[in-house]
Amino acid sequence: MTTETASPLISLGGIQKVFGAVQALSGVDLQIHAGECLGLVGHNGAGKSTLMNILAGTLEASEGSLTIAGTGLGKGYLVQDAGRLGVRCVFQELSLCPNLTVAENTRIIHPVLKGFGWRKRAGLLIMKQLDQVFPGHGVSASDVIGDLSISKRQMVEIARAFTVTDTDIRLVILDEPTSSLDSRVADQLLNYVNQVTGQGVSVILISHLLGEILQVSDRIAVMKDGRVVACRNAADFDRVSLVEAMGSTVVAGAAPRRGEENSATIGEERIHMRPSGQPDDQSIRAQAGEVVGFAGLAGQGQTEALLSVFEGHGVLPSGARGAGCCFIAGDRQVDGVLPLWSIRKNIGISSLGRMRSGMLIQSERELELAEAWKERIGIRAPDVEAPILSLSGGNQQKVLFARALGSAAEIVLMDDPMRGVDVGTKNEVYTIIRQEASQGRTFLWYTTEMEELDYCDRVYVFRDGIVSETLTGSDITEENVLQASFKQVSGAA
Ligand SMILES: Nc1ncnc2c1ncn2[C@@H]1O[C@H](COP(=O)(O)OP(=O)(O)OP(=O)(O)O)[C@@H](O)[C@H]1O
Repeated sequence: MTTETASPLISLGGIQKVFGAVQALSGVDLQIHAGECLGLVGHNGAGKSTLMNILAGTLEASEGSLTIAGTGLGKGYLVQDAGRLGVRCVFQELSLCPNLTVAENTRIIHPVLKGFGWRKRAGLLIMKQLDQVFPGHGVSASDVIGDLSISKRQMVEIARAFTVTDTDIRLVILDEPTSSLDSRVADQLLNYVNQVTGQGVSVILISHLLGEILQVSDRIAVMKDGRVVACRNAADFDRVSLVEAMGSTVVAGAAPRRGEENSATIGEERIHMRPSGQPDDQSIRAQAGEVVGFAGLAGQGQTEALLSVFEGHGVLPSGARGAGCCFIAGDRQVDGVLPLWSIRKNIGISSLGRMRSGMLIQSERELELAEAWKERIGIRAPDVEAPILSLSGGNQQKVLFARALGSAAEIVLMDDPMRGVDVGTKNEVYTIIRQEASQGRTFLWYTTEMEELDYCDRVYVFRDGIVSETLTGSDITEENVLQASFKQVSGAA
């Protein structure tokens, strides 16, 4: 529903935000109407999360005005005020307490759930919401968050944002909510967004998956370098005009797909592994020069298979000849970023062997490596000595790519690594992956994005911890992957 003429629910005017020498926002004007889904897109570091943090009361604007439901909010607007006004935010870096249960995490944002039986009531509240948003979610109220997969954590955090006790919700901000969800679960969320906006709740959806932005938004705002550079009805955009408005110079689909590169580069076998419990003769194989995809619904054993290769299982002697394996984590908060270190040190950590001189690390070599990758992969930062946490989420993810690709590892393991990476950079990374493969590297790539399978020479679809189907060449289609995702392998436990 678009309500251009009605007075807006939320109005942001001339918002500026400065972090030290970085001007993250340079005068943003934006309005959100009741009951609309506003898509918010822009390159990594454009300022989307910073703007949303200001709206959610977790950051204070350096300049500018904010009005919510007719209330003008000045300095001292805090997250508690946002909560009182019905504004909820699901942040990109998930914020649930890992040592508490699903029910206990729900109680944190609902202080009214107190007294005898609060845990049970919090559990019922979140379970009802999970059932509504993600039918068949497989989460229980007593699950400890730290024991859940990243996609289940993301589901809990999203569902929690829509739970209501004493205060109605006016706006839910979803900052890259589908980045760890497989396409089936992502669709469930998009359907739910349609449903709640129909009931008058507004949603701001930030995503680098332009298909879902176009599918669900009423209006789309495009940010570039700290400003909103376009804001129009979604129907006035298509994929190409959105990419152009974002200022991306990379043509989508420019990276060579499988079969387009020289197949003569395929070399010796490096990985040969049978998942434990595999009832038939399928096994995971990867040769030098190959990009091998792992697909299927989220949490079906793909990450575990990558970790087992990382620990050396299935790696043949030829694979271990060089510097072995490196791993690009999708869950960068838990497994990737070294939070107290600079960008330079975060990139250099996997290449220390090559940069050593005697007992010491040559810091100028580390600097050279970091500078070269900052340039090659477009990390937006004033310089490589900046702390990694000063980077936007997508730029942190680029650092993890730089760390792995800048190392000498012959086998690169990627655990749904494109989380939060913008569309221009993704195409650059796809090109780099194919280039590196043609020079003999082996990639094992778990992805929840169907189109990324186009860059794979062979795809193993996972179901219940084993390979349900091996797809090659023209058989790698969305339909075949989906069918195999639900296939029961005969003889499987
Ligand atoms: N705490 C901070 N300290 C210093 N700079 C910061 C901080 N937080 C954000 N920035 C900078 O502000 C700019 C905007 O970052 P922001 O996270 O808002 O971008 P984004 O559009 O959400 O990007 P992404 O798509 O990668 O999530 C970036 O240049 C980032 O490095």
